Amino acid sequence: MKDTIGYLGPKGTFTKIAVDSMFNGESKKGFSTIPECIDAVVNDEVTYAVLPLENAIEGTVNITLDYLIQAENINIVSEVIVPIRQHLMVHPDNVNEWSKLDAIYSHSHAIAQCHRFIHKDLQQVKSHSMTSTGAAAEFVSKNPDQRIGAIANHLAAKEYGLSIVQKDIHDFDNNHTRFVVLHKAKKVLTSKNLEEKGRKTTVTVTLPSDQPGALHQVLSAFAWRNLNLSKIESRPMKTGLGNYYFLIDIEQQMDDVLIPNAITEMESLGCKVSVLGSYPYYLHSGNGVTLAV
Ligand SMILES: O=C(O)C(=O)Cc1ccccc1
Repeated sequence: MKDTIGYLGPKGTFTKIAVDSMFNGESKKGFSTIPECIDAVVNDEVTYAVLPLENAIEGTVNITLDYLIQAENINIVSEVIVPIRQHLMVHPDNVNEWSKLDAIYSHSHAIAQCHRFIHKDLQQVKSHSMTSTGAAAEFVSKNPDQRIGAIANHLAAKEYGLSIVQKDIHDFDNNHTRFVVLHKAKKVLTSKNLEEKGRKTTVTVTLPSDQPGALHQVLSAFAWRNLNLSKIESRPMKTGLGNYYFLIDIEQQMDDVLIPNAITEMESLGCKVSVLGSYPYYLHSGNGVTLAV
């Protein structure tokens, strides 16, 4: 049976750009929220789900991480990093009104990536959070009678017939987002389209409670094996203040010795460790302008 790819939709989202760079002929299905998309993989409605995990300016997309941790038997099987360019767009009827907008709509991460621009050029304009930048663009296209704009990418402008009135409004140039490909089976999904940049293994570690130096010992399990870490982040376990787990990215694929032994060492310290995936990562080659759809 043909694979189906679920993604944070509708069409015109950055996630759709990630999907199109990774997959070719498969059927693609947009979901309005990240939890719905993760549920779709859990319930076998789709084979893979592609979701944003981390942005270079705004940090982790918490909802993806939190649902991924809670969903059982869902693995990261691949990752694509996409350059992010944010534009301000309005309905063509409102092009001359763009500096007098009443409100702007976008995904909360996109709004956060454009804070300086909004503060400087759109002071007093209300920002409204939507489920995605694509959903915001669609909403603006359906409400030409309102003086509103969307922050989204150039494909969303094309998809929903909007006019870009301010280009590249993100605050920092080096704006990238990591999109993960999720799947039920533990496997490695390689891309036919993109050049592999390396391999990563992502683990979560829960420390034993009230043990001084536990995090130090966890880090030394990696350090003395010369395992390079590219991310370590603490997230609340949602069981009470002060209870955290750590998400750790190791810059190499799962092997037979080093990572398994580091895990055994952490477990012997009383930590709970689970492997979210060991997978290749890719860099989307385009600069956000030329993309196959
Ligand atoms: O809303 C979108 O287009 C998404 O795919 C989520 C997102 C939002 C902002 C930056 C990167 C991804």
